[in-house]
Amino acid sequence: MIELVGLTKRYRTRTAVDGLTVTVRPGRVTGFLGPNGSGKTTTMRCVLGLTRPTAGAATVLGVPYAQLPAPMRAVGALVDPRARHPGRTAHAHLLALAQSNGLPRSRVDEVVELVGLAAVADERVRGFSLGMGQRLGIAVALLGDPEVLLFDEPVNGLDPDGIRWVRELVRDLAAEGRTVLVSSHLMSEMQDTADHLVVLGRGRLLADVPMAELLGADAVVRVRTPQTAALAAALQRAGGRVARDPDGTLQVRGLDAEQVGDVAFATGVRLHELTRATTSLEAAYYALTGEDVEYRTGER
Ligand SMILES: Nc1ncnc2c1ncn2[C@@H]1O[C@H](COP(=O)(O)OP(=O)(O)OP(=O)(O)O)[C@@H](O)[C@H]1O
Repeated sequence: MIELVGLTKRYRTRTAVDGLTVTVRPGRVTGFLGPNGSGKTTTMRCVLGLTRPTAGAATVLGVPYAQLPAPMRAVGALVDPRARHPGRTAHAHLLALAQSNGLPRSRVDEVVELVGLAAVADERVRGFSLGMGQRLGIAVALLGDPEVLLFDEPVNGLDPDGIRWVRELVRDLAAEGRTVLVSSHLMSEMQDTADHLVVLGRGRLLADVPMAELLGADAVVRVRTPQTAALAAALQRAGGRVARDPDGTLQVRGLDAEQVGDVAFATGVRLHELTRATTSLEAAYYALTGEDVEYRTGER
């Protein structure tokens, strides 16, 4: 569990994180979203004791990071994958970390295998591609077999196979009961990975919601019938909000597809189409963050 209470970080001229209160719970993947500069990395750095909050607190498993008796066994993080010695091999990098953190040597081979770097473990990190570097960063995060994991943009630089691998990994880690916080700019990827979302805008909390709730909030059922007026009236009586497209299709909000079908049946109306139009996370995200983008590209 990660708890943020009134977490605030001010730099000289700007407030990167502004009174953030959130609990990131175990057993599910929590997606961490927000436009560039909204404070995600700063928040993660505060959780990891790398940045000192100006006010408020961040705790991991009930204590500030600095008070964890064996930090690597409690928290694993991929925050800055470039932070490593380029002249070392992947294996040597991991071994040095394992030794300085009292972790068994055997764990190095385990994580190397787990992240798919076995074939290149004895090569120098200097020559690693972005994707290999990400895998090594993930290996570091997993080294202490921690209960809490923070991944900042873990799929950055990965090919589609790598992206799928990260998705399955984070889902497995959460299914094992761990706390998993993942930031990403790839909305479709996040939609497939996260169970819950924490969304920031300009350092403030915009949403702390289950994915299903966010996507369901604006769900639309499309329905087409030759008896448009009769169906629209019946759907409104049943509590639906009904809009009519120029081609006669009805867009219904506030009722699910089953309810729309039942109303049509009860009204004796024939249907030619009944579709549940799912909202994409991307659409829901833009609706949420529209006002809070710090850097906006020019109008086109
Ligand atoms: N060391 C620093 N000194 C001054 N300002 C900083 C520092 N670190 C971050 N900031 C500022 O704080 C704000 C939040 O940055 P942060 O990197 O946490 O955002 P982010 O949500 O992770 O962004 P991105 O999606 O681009 O990675 C930004 O305006 C950034 O310029």
